[in-house]
Amino acid sequence: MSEPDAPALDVSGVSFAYPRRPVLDDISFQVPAGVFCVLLGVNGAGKTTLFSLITRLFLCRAGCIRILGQDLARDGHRALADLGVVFQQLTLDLDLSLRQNLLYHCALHGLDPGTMGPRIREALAGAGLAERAGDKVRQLSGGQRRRLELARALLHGPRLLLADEPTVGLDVRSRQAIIEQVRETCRLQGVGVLWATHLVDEVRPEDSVLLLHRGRLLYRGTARGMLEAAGAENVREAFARLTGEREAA
Ligand SMILES: Nc1ncnc2c1ncn2[C@@H]1O[C@H](COP(=O)(O)OP(=O)(O)OP(=O)(O)O)[C@@H](O)[C@H]1O
Repeated sequence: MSEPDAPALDVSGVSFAYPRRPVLDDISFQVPAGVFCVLLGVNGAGKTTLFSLITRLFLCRAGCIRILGQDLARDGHRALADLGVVFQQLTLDLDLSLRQNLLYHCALHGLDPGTMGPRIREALAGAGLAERAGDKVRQLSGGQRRRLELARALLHGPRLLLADEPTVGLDVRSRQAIIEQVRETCRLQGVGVLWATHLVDEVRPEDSVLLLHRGRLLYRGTARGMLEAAGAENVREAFARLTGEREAA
């Protein structure tokens, strides 16, 4: 059973290696309910590998991952029921309508599609796509597709949302609209969010930040605290000082 007072996500002592390539080194952090946590790292830092462990695409052999107190290794099925995910690559069916894509997701989660009409309408309205319910996903813009994916990821009422660079390739306005949509969900519904990005302008001072670099967590705390720790004026400068690299984007 999930523990209501447990953090949405608890990662403890997790390490991982591909054959002959260590990628994650003793990673520990928590994402409490209702907290927007940015996983900040450049290409190759290990963000997607960490997500693959949390979603159980890969088995976690070193360390422990808990979702709402449920151990992924022992109680994976129930733990994953509390999880919503937006992967880096689009996973919508382009030839189905928006509504059909959402109905399919409900069926995968064991929800009765017959009773899901109101929730689907609400989700589409929240994503600003109410008028497009019957259109094929192929007819949507990149930003609209991403908003639909986020709405779908939240449809079954997860307590933890993982988003792996969901704004890549979008213009600034679409990016801001999507982040706002997620921040609001986090605030209003108490969902814990782990948001992977390499874009420093997606970080706000009040956010929780995990700075992942070459498989190691170099910083864990508030964005404000990261600036103080690095003696930096902004996140870009803090990133550069803490990693020794010139730049995240
Ligand atoms: N299937 C794989 N086999 C071997 N090495 C891999 C595999 N997938 C990723 N890697 C390596 O693991 C490291 C971390 O990759 P990962 O994709 O987790 O990073 P990332 O932070 O998500 O990067 P990006 O922002 O580019 O997606 C990289 O050095 C990458 O080359």
